[in-house]
Amino acid sequence: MQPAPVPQKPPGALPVIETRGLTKVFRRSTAVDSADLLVRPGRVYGLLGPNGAGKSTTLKMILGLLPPTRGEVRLFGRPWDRQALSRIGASVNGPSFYGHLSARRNLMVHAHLLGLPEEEVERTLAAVELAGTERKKAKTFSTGMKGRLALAIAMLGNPDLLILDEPQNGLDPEGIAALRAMMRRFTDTGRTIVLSSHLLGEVASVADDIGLIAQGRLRYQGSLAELAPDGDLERAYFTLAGHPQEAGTVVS
Ligand SMILES: Nc1ncnc2c1ncn2[C@@H]1O[C@H](COP(=O)(O)OP(=O)(O)OP(=O)(O)O)[C@@H](O)[C@H]1O
Repeated sequence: MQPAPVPQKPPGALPVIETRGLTKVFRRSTAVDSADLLVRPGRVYGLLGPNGAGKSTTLKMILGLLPPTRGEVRLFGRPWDRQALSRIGASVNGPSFYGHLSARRNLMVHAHLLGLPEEEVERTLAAVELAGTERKKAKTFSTGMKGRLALAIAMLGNPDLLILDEPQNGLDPEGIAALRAMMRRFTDTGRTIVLSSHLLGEVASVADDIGLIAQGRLRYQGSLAELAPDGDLERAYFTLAGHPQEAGTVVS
């Protein structure tokens, strides 16, 4: 794949996430190797890569859940700081909630901690189609319902950035379609989503930009249109993920 000209950043549009040389070494194994990610505002950024490629580790470092071994994370145009996290909703460690509480009660706990009004809970419950599940405890939810609850918790308070690690996991086709629609509504208002996923068709239908990681290294970063001009994301994926030496276009 030929390197393409480096796109210029539009004036005034500071990157939402920018990492420079981001690296994570676990004992002697390098999980993420010098990743320079660039996530632009108002875009859906799909992070792709095989199992163990380093996607979750990257997302966790961006969220401050794991300290980088080396490198830098910038959020909303500034060096990483905890305050920026109040502008981010995330679901990266699998669904995490109080099993003995209903979806509404779970959201109330989070809303209370964030100082949000009760209406925000109702709005979010409706957005993920969990309204009317008041009698069920979260621990008895199906996998898909747990996924919706995790999404609802991430969406509470209208964050500027959503970071979702494999959000389609366990969702039925209706749930996946609803998630797709929700993501479109979310970015229509200028907000940004980063999602990791193994569902290439889903990523192709929602992502504007792609970051493809294999063996800890960013193989491609840029627009989906440029990566797969013929719409065949699977072919582009295997070309890059299957041949680690082949460098893709890296946007900086
Ligand atoms: N806490 C940890 N301690 C040691 N090694 C880890 C730890 N977390 C992740 N790793 C390793 O880092 C590498 C990257 O893992 P990571 O979970 O980031 O991959 P992934 O791309 O998210 O994979 P998947 O698609 O399977 O979720 C893997 O080799 C994994 O075993």
